[in-house]
Amino acid sequence: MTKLVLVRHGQSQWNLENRFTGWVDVPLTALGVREAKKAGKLLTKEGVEFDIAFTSYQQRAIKTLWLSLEAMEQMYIPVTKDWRLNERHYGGLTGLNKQETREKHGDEQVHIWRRSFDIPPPQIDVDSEFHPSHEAKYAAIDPALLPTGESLKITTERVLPYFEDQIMPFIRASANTIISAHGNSLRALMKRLFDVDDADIPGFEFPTGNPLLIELEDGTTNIISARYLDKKRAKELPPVPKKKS
Ligand SMILES: O=C(O)[C@H](O)COP(=O)(O)O
Repeated sequence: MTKLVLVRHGQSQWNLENRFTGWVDVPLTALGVREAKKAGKLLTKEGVEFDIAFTSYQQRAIKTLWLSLEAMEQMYIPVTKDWRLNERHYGGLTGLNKQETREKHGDEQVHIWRRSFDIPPPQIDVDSEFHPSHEAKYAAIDPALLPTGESLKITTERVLPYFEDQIMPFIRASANTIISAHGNSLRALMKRLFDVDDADIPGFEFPTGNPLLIELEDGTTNIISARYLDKKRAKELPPVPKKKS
């Protein structure tokens, strides 16, 4: 049996301030730090020994991974960071307060921007301080690939090829794997692993800093079991799909 853990970063400063965050590199709050450490303690209780870790280019996910691995005394494992595990890019909404945006554009429009599968937010202006081309860490990436406002569908189209090419070879080789990422990049992975329809996937929420432990049949992505380790803060999971073969 192979173990795959998906963990959303602990609470970030802009989760706390209720602002559209996306690619902005905000830090964890004190609560977020506690959630990340607790994630590590919960994983220790389960006795999971990881072989490899993956995370995004964003400090809230990186630090959540570090703090969890530290709590597990497993900081020695290889960690790969890749921008394709970043949060969905929130385009022109980046930095805005979610409640104020509802008051300005209406609940329905904001719900469409946040929870439709394929409707992207307005694109971010190149002059915005939040445009990814202004960040040194993205300088080596082909500018044509850098997102400027993504729907969940577009996010899925960058996360899943990365998952198949770079992560699946390890899972196929039965490596216990932890992926520390973001609400929407993890939704993309949940969609693939649980085989969730386009219309249903936006309805699933990842709680912050709460590891989702998925047990897989060796060499496959057939799910044997899946559960959040912090039961009190667990959210609903999609049904486990039938085994493929
Ligand atoms: O980027 C953000 O603002 C959050 O991490 C996820 O936002 P959402 O809950 O609106 O998808």
